[in-house]
Amino acid sequence: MSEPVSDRLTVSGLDAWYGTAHVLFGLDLTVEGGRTLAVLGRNGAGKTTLLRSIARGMVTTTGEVRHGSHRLDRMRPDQAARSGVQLVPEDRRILTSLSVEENLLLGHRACGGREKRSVAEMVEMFPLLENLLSRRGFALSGGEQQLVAIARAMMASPTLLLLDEPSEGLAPRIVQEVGEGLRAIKERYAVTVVLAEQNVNFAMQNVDDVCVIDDGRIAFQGGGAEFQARPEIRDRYLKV
Ligand SMILES: Nc1ncnc2c1ncn2[C@@H]1O[C@H](COP(=O)(O)OP(=O)(O)OP(=O)(O)O)[C@@H](O)[C@H]1O
Repeated sequence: MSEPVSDRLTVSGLDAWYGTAHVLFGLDLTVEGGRTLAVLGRNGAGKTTLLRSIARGMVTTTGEVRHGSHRLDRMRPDQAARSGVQLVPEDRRILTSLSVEENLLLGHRACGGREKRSVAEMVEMFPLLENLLSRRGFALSGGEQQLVAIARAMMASPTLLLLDEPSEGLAPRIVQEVGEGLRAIKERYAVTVVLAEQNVNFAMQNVDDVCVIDDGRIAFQGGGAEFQARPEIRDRYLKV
């Protein structure tokens, strides 16, 4: 059974810098609560930086980032995490000396006051985890690491889940498992998802809305069907 719909994410006039390098320019973006948005764009377009700007990590920003009643742009990364924001970074950050189960339980540290999710719930969503629970992080494949990283983020009962290139470098079977897990998450939990992707086909199977970033600016924002109906957007901003 689904939980009630979660809060809207609104980004207004967002600029971002790494030191003196200005990489995002005046981004305005809305994701309605409970929807899934794909952020598409070429290498270096600014997808990761947008996710970091929302989760408050590693980048300096101006402008507003609101999630429900929370002003994320005024928070430190740990505060944003406790408020319900979870970022699964491209490098996944699995702790190699801990078992999969121990990695998953680390997710509880960011629960804030929300209900803790169980390892058993994660296994229901990602069945491949069942036989991996006692395995150490160093013995996981890239795909297995991705499943553990998403499940660990879900252990914190996030209301906003940010995924950075979840299908990158994965075998087709694992890409399928990631997609199925995402759909199970959306059916079961009230969570808004923002997914940065280069794999347009994977994105289109798993999202409601699309935003295309080009050189740090939003080039397109709309529904998945509208994006699919306008191949010129793909040709102009996504082809290499
Ligand atoms: N730590 C950093 N310090 C300085 N510049 C950075 C840093 N991280 C990213 N950049 C620059 O910021 C711009 C946006 O990078 P970002 O990683 O957000 O793009 P991306 O769309 O996620 O690309 P990719 O698909 O290659 O990950 C690029 O020009 C990149 O070189």
